[in-house]
Amino acid sequence: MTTRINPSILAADFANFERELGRIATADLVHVDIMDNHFVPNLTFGLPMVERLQQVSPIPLDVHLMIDDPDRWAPGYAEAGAASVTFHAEAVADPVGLARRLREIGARAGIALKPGTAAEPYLELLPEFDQVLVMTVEPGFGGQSFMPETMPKLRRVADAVRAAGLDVWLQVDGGVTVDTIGIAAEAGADTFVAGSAVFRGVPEEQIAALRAAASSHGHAHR
Ligand SMILES: O=C(CO)[C@@H](O)[C@H](O)COP(=O)(O)O
Ligand SMILES: [Fe+2]
Repeated sequence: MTTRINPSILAADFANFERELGRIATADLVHVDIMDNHFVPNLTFGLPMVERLQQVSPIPLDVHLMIDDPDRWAPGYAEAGAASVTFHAEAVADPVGLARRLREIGARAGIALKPGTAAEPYLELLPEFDQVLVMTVEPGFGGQSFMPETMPKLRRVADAVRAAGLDVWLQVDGGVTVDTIGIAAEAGADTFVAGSAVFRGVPEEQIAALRAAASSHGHAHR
């Protein structure tokens, strides 16, 4: 199984993003949380910041849009060169249409599900996506506790991906630490977002520890 560790720069030093990106060069992608203070009650940054991060980052960008009206904004992030652009299922009327636009531009298309959002309506759409993000906290803030009650949903998505023979990455985001990452790996996740857990310590060491903890619990079938 491939394990991807995507540190979230939400937990980095906002005054030193270029330096912080250098500290996570051993990670797979850098997770960039875009919040608009409408879809979630918090505000981060937008497209101009991502365009600049794209220019200086040693690793590809994994953009997580926690915004209303992703139809309007998501393609711009793909055009900026983000490797993946993930929008929330709860915020979009035509997820397939938006995913196709993102793929046409050349980005991986992702769909995110809040903890209370069922996966079932989206399972038949899986071929349209490159990744599914199962939120393991309520979106909006870093530093929250992992919600194990989201694992049955992750397992159902993993089963559907496997049954359809698809190469769809399964991502978890929120409260991922060396103590919780194994639970998500065992339930079928292969891509792990971690903010506080990476930046609270020495990022390179934390990334290695998370990778090792995930790999030792990984799903046997994947
Ligand atoms: O999308 C979000 C929060 O809404 C995340 O990407 C957080 O940035 C994860 O932070 P930690 O829970 O790992 O501290
Ligand atoms: Fe995120």
